[in-house]
Amino acid sequence: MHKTIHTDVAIIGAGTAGLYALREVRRANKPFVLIDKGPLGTTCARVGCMPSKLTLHAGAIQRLQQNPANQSGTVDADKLNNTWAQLQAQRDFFANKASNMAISAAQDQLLTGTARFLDPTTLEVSNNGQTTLVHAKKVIIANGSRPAVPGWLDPVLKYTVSTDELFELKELPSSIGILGLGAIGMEMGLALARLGIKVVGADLSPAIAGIADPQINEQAIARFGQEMELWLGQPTAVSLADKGVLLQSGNRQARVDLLLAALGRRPNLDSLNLQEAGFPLNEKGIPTFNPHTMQITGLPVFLAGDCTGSKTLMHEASAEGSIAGFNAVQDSPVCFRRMVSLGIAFTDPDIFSAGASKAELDKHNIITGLAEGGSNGRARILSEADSLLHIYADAENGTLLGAAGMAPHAEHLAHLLAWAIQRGETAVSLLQMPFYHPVLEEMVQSALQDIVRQLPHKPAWPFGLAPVNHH
Ligand SMILES: Cc1cc2nc3c(=O)[nH]c(=O)nc-3n(C[C@H](O)[C@H](O)[C@H](O)COP(=O)(O)OP(=O)(O)OC[C@H]3O[C@@H](n4cnc5c(N)ncnc54)[C@H](O)[C@@H]3O)c2cc1C
Ligand SMILES: NC(=O)c1ccc[n+]([C@@H]2O[C@H](COP(=O)([O-])OP(=O)(O)OC[C@H]3O[C@@H](n4cnc5c(N)ncnc54)[C@H](O)[C@@H]3O)[C@@H](O)[C@H]2O)c1
Repeated sequence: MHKTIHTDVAIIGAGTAGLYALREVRRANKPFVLIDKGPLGTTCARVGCMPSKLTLHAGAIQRLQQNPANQSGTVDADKLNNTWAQLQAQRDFFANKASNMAISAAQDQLLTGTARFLDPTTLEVSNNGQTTLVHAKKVIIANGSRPAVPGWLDPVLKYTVSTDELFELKELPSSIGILGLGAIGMEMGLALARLGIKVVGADLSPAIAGIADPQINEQAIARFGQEMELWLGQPTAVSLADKGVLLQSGNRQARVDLLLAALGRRPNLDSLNLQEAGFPLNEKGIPTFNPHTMQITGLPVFLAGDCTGSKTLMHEASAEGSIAGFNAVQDSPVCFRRMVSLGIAFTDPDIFSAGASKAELDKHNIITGLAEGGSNGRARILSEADSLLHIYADAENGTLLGAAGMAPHAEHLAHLLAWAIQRGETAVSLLQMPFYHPVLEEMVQSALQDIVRQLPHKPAWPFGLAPVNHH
């Protein structure tokens, strides 16, 4: 027999997007149900942002402590597994916190089970043979994404993990192959290499970490290729080897104990029975929706987070969850402005992009401002002379459009530049801000000056100055 629930808002997914949506629904005091199949704790805290950054931090400490006399490449397995166990305990703190947040926010409106649509406002939620029917006035789909593990990995599946399993391993291997060198492949590859594990990374693309600017990509490959093998721009074949996997690409080959599939993530929408339930889907199986309201075209249903298949980042999931949750309790949805793009890979030195990428801009209408670490005093002191910054600006008026770079702690430069781009700053206006010395921010100053020098109409006064009565 079915249990039936009637409510105002049903939220599918208690991840980041679902919890931000729930906050808005609770603020409006509307009846709701929060559905999750489990485990609770969010992708970000359990198997995403937090454990990956914890591993990077452990790797950074290990690198600092490395005894230069011990260059044999041998790993102290006990020490490594002890570090790994500590890191997992820290991860559990974050995951438990997120899980408790879901439980305390939803209380007895938390429904454990797997949801699928029968029609756009009716859900069937199954849990161990028990079924609950949920009739909701509005539905928010926030059911996340999962790692892509393509069929051609089947022969080596026994030795393959995704990030869903990696952080649950009891022991780390001595060597690991990483297929896919996007943000996950590069962060985890470098973190594990710094912990003393032999890492072979391979990507079909000639770019690492999704870098769209060829010069920055070249610089990043030269830097990170010193820490892990990078096989780029060619397919890699996998086959079973003695207690592990054989990787082959062109004339290179390597045997590794374990393989990490870091080949991108797929939206979980395919498990929701959307087509049969009458949703309008595009060729990728994603419902057409308005990114400013998060509403699916013509339906009282909203999307939020990784399940949208675009900009699969924590801060986008939280913004989309808030928009979806807010609009689910309005009579008519409000169109919200979206933030400029911001992406940071914590590779140390970090790789970032803010605003439009080079690939998205028309090269005839932009000026690129360049700053090199070799000309920045602080970067040289930090032995980071290979740092590189590009700022892209409108060729006519110097309005900042995008930026990309590799630099130590570039998470901070990335924020400054994303904020400036979103505020509509120009190279001239941003130069009027104070710049200390000697700091990495002087690379921003140099790149901005480089833009101003290339502008068709340059200000008459010195860089960074404007007369008191000038607007
Ligand atoms: C290794 C890694 C590192 C990352 N690092 C960063 C980073 O440094 N910075 C950053 O901004 N982003 C990072 N991300 C991305 C970030 O983690 C995600 O964008 C974010 O967690 C997505 O949140 P979400 O709410 O959309 O999905 P999730 O948190 O995955 O939530 C989805 C929920 O839906 C539930 N669910 C799924 N299907 C159903 C169903 N049919 N019925 C009921 N419940 C269901 C799941 O159980 C889950 O709880 C990283 C991701 C990974 C994998
Ligand atoms: N610091 C961060 O913000 C951070 C860190 C990790 C993950 N993330 C998020 O998680 C998402 C997923 O990360 P990801 O790195 O798995 O995905 P991704 O899409 O960024 O990278 C996947 C990589 O796999 C490569 N690839 C595809 N098919 C291949 C094949 N057959 N052989 C070899 N390589 C192949 C692609 O060229 C690409 O470089 C990211 O898009 C990002 O949004 C963010």
